[in-house]
Amino acid sequence: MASMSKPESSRRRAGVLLLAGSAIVLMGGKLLSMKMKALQNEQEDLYNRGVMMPRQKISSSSAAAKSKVAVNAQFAKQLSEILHMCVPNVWSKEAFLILVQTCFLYSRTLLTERIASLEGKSAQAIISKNWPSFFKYLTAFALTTLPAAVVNSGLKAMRTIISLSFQKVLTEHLHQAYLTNHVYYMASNLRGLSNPDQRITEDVAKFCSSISELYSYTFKPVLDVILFSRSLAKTIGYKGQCVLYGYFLLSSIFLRAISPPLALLTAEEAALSGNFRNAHQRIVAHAEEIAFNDPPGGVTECRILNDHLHRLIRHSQLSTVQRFLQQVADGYAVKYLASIIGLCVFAAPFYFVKEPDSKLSAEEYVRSIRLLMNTSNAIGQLVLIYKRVTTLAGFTSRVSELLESVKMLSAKDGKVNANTTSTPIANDTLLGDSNGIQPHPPLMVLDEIIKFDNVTVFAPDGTLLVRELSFEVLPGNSVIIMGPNGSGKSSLLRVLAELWPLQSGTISKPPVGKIFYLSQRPYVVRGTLRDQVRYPDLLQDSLKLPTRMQSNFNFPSTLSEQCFLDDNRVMEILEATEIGYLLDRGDGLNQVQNWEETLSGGERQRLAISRLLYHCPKFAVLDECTSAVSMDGEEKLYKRIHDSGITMLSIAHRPAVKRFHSVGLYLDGSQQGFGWRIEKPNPDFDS
Ligand SMILES: Nc1ncnc2c1ncn2[C@@H]1O[C@H](COP(=O)(O)OP(=O)(O)OP(=O)(O)O)[C@@H](O)[C@H]1O
Repeated sequence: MASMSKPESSRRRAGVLLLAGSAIVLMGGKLLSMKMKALQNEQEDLYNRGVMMPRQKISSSSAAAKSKVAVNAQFAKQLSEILHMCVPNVWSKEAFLILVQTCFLYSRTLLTERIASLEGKSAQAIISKNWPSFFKYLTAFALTTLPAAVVNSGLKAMRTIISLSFQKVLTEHLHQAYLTNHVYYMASNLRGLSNPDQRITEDVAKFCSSISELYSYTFKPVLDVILFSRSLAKTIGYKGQCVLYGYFLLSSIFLRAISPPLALLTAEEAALSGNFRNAHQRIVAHAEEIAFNDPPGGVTECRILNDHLHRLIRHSQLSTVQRFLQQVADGYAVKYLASIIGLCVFAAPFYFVKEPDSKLSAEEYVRSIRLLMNTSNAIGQLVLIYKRVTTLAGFTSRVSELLESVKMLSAKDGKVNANTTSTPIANDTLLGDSNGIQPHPPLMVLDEIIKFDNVTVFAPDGTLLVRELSFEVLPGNSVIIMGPNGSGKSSLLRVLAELWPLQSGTISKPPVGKIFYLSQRPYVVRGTLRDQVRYPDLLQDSLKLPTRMQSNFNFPSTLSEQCFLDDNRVMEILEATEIGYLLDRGDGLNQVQNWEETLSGGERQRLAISRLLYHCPKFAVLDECTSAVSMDGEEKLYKRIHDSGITMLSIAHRPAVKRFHSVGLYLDGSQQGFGWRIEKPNPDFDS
């Protein structure tokens, strides 16, 4: 050992360092994958114990989902479907934008080649002290850099423009499908699509940016390699280039083999961040209820939020370290080692050619080195494309899942085929076969009647609620539905409103516009007091709904027409429902407030009744819509509705409102018999 020469000992030291480094990297990787596994097991445990809602369960936690989020045939299919949506045909605006981007990319490669050539010529002119030539090439160089700067910035701008354009197309498509046929209701209440809001607002944007970048980062290096190879062949020949490409092929196989599951990591991170945001949204939505229970409500919510935060941070930290290790390997193999091999390939012909006068001009040297480095760079980018593709696969999977769910739910039209069986049907069956649309149900539109004929109602979990129910609501003959909690009263109305599918029997009802639904928790829109009463009419002009959706409503022709003609009527109605005093609080009908926060429960319900009176439909379906109103107020409101000639199908618990109805439907909540009976509730009422 003592006799070891200096170069030998430093070689040995380098070898030991290299081995130690590799061992640390390998151990670090192993440790991380163990931690990731532990994190996933912990999540599985939470789902199993019911601590986390099943719908929060991230898609990656099951083996089936894992195989879904990867670069495979399914990814290719999903991507091509989404791209077909983004670029519908070759004459579309999006196709034109891609063409412009392609021209920019092509110009950039040509400009790079030209700049390399001018640099070489300038260097040659300096060495040979040919100053006129030098100034000529310098001027040409300066002139070339101008379009180069424009093209470079243009490329970046086009990437963003394409991404925004795709986002617009996809999001508009999603909005249309999501807000048609109650898909938003089914997605969150029945099917359990996790965080649709995050998927629409964030994941779609990330997908679009990712796909637009991928195009630039793939097309440009491919073009560079093709065009530069031809020029490089003049100096280093095709053999040398083959060695270079061979190296990159091997290194890409190696890097792919040691790469962490990036697609899965991306999808998991998106899901965890969606859950975290969702937890915050719940606090905003239920601030008052939480505040009333605080303490310890605040502490409990804080723990829930921190729990989500910690899970997200832990996952992000682990995946960051995994990505860091991966980047070390990528950088070394693709950047530094590739440059070393590039230089060797470049030097090889001169090293092996024995003729002493074999020389390389400065022009050739500078040009070739520049092109070689650009080619190495381009191939390096191609090698690392897999990272972009796998990240894209993560977003593709989330967006595709969303598109599929929305398409499936909107295609089902909110209804399923009725049949005569009364066997309880499981959740999935209730929502229909995911692969196909079932035949249209016998849900008939008749002008003057609401009629249930032999209808059996199941809860989404398959529990039988009411069996073979038959009754009708004729104009002037209001019906009241009564019964204990959980007996299925609201469920009947959900089936009537087509929020839940009709499983069995026939329902007839008037067309949209002649029937109006009011629930126990009235919805207040963001807008003026006038908007609250007119809802949903105000949407027609202010938001420009897709024509397909507009046709479902009897909207007035223009908003301005209504604004001036109807204000007196709106004010009269507010007085009739005893909330006229709201007009004095601010700018009359034009006042804008955070209505959700400022109105009391009873006021919100009175506002909803004002809405009903404003629209004055033939039939009103009222689901405990006056439960927060005082007893005498409730009677007055029912009388007002009755006097307006509106026929009611109401659910109410207080006996005082019975007298405004001609027929009573009593649900007993029992699973033994049919679970319902008809009564005469108001023999004394003089309608
Ligand atoms: N989305 C759902 N998934 C599963 N079960 C549901 C769902 N919605 C309602 N149910 C169940 O269906 C049954 C009937 O509910 P429904 O809301 O129709 O009761 P209700 O008679 O209106 O009660 P209440 O008088 O308390 O309003 C209840 O047991 C309820 O828990």
